[in-house]
Amino acid sequence: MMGMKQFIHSYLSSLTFTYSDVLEIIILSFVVYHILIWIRNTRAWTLMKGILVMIVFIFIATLLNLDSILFLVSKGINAILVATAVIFQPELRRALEQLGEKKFLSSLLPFDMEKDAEERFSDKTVNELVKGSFEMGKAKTGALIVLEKNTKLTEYIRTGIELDSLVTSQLLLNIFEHNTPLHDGAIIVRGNRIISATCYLPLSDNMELSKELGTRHRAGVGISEVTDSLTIIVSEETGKVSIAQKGVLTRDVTPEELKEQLVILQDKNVNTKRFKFWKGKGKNEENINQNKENIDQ
Ligand SMILES: Nc1ncnc2c1ncn2[C@@H]1O[C@H](COP(=O)(O)OP(=O)(O)OP(=O)(O)O)[C@@H](O)[C@H]1O
Repeated sequence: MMGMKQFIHSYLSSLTFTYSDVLEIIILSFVVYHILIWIRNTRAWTLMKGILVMIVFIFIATLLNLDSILFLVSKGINAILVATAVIFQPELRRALEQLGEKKFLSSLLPFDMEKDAEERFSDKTVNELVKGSFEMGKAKTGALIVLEKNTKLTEYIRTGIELDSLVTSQLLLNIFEHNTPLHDGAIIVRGNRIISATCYLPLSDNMELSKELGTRHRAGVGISEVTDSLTIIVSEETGKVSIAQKGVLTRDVTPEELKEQLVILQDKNVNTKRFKFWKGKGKNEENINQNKENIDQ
């Protein structure tokens, strides 16, 4: 017991911590934390569970000296790594895009002086989107509305018909009206304007999505897996309104819940935090309070 204590004492006293060690620990903790969050929020979570099963299997094989199996595993590991990179190419691409995003960098730098533009879209657009979505729901008109965030949706915009119109509930109802030229596919909204209609979106292959959901919902989830956009999906069959964000589908939301998500997407909070420090209570803060009141009503 004494020997053990001495060993621990001499080991600890031989450890010398420098500033660079502390810095390394902080950076590595940050990186590992973000990798874990990324795994949790993507299909990589399912892969992770598969890898854990494989690790347990390899451990058992090692204990039982199953040499042939261990030989095959050691030879196949490179192929598995390459296959993983290919399978998770969209998620890896998205993760790298996020690294370069303005918002990610500014979250690391608390005193980012960069002047951001005004909110992403106006309160009027929020209200029109909510009104339009639920009116379409009532009329059982199917709709797919993608709201662009930081990742540009240019490659999906190109698949559709170019528009440049202010978002209004009447226009939404008109576009998605059955048997009209623009009703098929998705519309893409940038700021306060609808910039493209009849866009083709990537379909999600998430096995956990309910089997009763068709391609409209899969397309809505698909685009949210590979970009940071938010999709509003109105079901033609049930009239229910759903939201897809970061690959997660929230079904059958209420107007208040949709509005809450859109207010978050407006991004007023970020601006307020950044400027409040030296500008005091600004216009944005008043807008947030007004929005909260609107939601409460
Ligand atoms: N990849 C895609 N990109 C954009 N829109 C799509 C795509 N796939 C399907 N859609 C749209 O979804 C419509 C078909 O919806 P479908 O009935 O299969 O979906 P659903 O999820 O069951 O929705 P609903 O509840 O409205 O029936 C198509 O007419 C088209 O407008």
